[in-house]
Amino acid sequence: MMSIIWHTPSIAIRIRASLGRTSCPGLIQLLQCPPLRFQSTNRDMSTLTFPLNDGTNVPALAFGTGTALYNKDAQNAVVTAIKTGFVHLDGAQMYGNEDSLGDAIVASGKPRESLYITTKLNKLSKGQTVKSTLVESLRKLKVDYVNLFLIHMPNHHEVPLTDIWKQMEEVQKEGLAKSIGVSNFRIKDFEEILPGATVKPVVNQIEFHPYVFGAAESLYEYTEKQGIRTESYGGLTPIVRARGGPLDPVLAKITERISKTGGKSVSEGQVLSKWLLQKGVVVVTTSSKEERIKEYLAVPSLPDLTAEEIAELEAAGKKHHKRAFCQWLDEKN
Ligand SMILES: NC(=O)C1=CN([C@@H]2O[C@H](COP(=O)(O)OP(=O)(O)OC[C@H]3O[C@@H](n4cnc5c(N)ncnc54)[C@H](O)[C@@H]3O)[C@@H](O)[C@H]2O)C=CC1
Ligand SMILES: O=CCc1c[nH]c2ccccc12
Repeated sequence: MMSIIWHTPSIAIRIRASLGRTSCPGLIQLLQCPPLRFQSTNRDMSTLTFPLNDGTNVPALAFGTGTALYNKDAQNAVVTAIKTGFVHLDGAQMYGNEDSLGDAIVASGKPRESLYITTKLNKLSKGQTVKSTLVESLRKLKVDYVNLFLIHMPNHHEVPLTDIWKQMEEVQKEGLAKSIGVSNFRIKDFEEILPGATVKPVVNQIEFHPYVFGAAESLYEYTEKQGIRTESYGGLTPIVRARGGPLDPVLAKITERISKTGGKSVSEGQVLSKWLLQKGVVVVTTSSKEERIKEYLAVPSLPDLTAEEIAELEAAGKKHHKRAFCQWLDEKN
């Protein structure tokens, strides 16, 4: 049974939680009362979900089909991920493999409603519509709706961002996407779309780990205040792309403490992912190895990091900056 401890419990959050899925996202947004951060003591790894500002829930662990699977056939890796327990699949038009993601969905034999499928809008050229690209994605994915549709990047379109967001709202209204959100948005990108928006983005998917925390904290706080949840990618960067930094000894110490507390060995990657979950951040990660996939799925059931450990991780992360993707997110807002 999951127990959620809100940092600032509010009636609005409780009303929203009790409403669950609704066909009236506008009502839910009126009730939205940030912050979204919470700690979870969930022991059932497969069902940890976070609420979104439109009344839906997002599975907190997602299996990604970009990076290692970029422009590659993702079917085997995704089937393994689904069979091992992932329900949230993160795709994108840009990854060039939506077709094989769709093949995996079919091959898994899982009912559509048991899966949470995200895809992302690629560069929109003049003459294209959001709907036409999404319809093409749905054809490749072999589903008739996605759970979450994101604008992948704010800054590579030939159509104004405000027009794109309006079109995102329309595809949601038509039921082609249950929820709509964004990725790689800065505060200034939100300031461009929010004044004319009828529907708020539910998430901003960004690179998020301790080595970008100094740069990303204000964006994280801003979106949290807006009721927009952060999804992380590149969360394992400190151990896979930036070894030898100030985080290494802190991670080693926390990993040892959690291994002792829980009575079984945990990895540094699991500790990094646990930090993300405790900040209310959805973790988007990937691997084609079953052992690693199991390791990811076990993160919700690990003992929590203490407040002191979280502070130590963040302080060490702020001593070094490493961004692997989307450098515009380092611009001052
Ligand atoms: N919205 C966006 O612009 C972006 C979204 N993404 C999404 O996020 C997903 C995950 O992104 P990543 O950066 O790959 O995630 P990540 O930072 O979690 O790294 C995953 C990689 O780390 C490796 N790994 C895991 N544990 C390891 C260990 N102990 N030692 C060595 N290697 C280890 C895995 O094999 C895998 O290749 C992508 O597939 C994509 O779906 C990724 C980049 C940009
Ligand atoms: O979604 C990820 C987009 C992205 C940005 N840079 C790279 C490099 C390699 C794979 C994907 C991406």
